[in-house]
Amino acid sequence: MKPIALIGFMGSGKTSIGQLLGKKLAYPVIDLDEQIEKNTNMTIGAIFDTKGEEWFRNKEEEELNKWTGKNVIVSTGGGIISRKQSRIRLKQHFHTFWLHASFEEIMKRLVEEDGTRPLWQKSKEERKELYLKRESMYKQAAHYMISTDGRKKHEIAEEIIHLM
Ligand SMILES: Nc1ncnc2c1ncn2[C@@H]1O[C@H](COP(=O)(O)OP(=O)(O)O)[C@@H](O)[C@H]1O
Ligand SMILES: O=C(O)C1=C[C@@H](OP(=O)(O)O)[C@@H](O)[C@H](O)C1
Repeated sequence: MKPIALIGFMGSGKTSIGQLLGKKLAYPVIDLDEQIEKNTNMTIGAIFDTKGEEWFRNKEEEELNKWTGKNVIVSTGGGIISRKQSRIRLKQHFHTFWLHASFEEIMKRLVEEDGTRPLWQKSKEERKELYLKRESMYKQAAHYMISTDGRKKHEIAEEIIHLM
């Protein structure tokens, strides 16, 4: 079977839903951010500060490639769709679910953000600009879009299982 990939903006629920799906389906869950932190022995924040975003994107792409063809659920980072090659890979080699949340919903969810998401530490205008720029990229990479606003995490996980 192709691996499952969860994509979507920061705060869309990729990590939470990935964990739930892993329990419900008894599949291993791979969180790409966690893998990068483990392999580099650095936090995402430190990577952005000292190495820069491009360096991080290279690591992210390498990680995605590594899990291609494996029987796993992959929770990606919100920017995995930045590179065309990764969008193509997600479309061709994964069952890819786009967890969609409105910008307003994400603002509510990440209101007490702890500073671990460097690209969220920006003005509201810049956050919104990034959000809008990425919408079409998620669409290109995904097989299904799942609306998450106002919905319980269990219900979202069940919908994904149903679609599988
Ligand atoms: N469907 C949902 N309803 C309400 N809150 C949610 C939902 N999905 C995720 N969250 C909350 O939003 C925050 C970010 O979720 P997370 O799973 O870390 O997102 P991501 O991995 O996409 O950045 C967490 O506090 C989480 O509990
Ligand atoms: O949107 C992005 O570019 C990023 C999202 C983060 O993951 P989450 O979507 O899990 O917050 C993390 O990969 C990094 O901070 C960059």
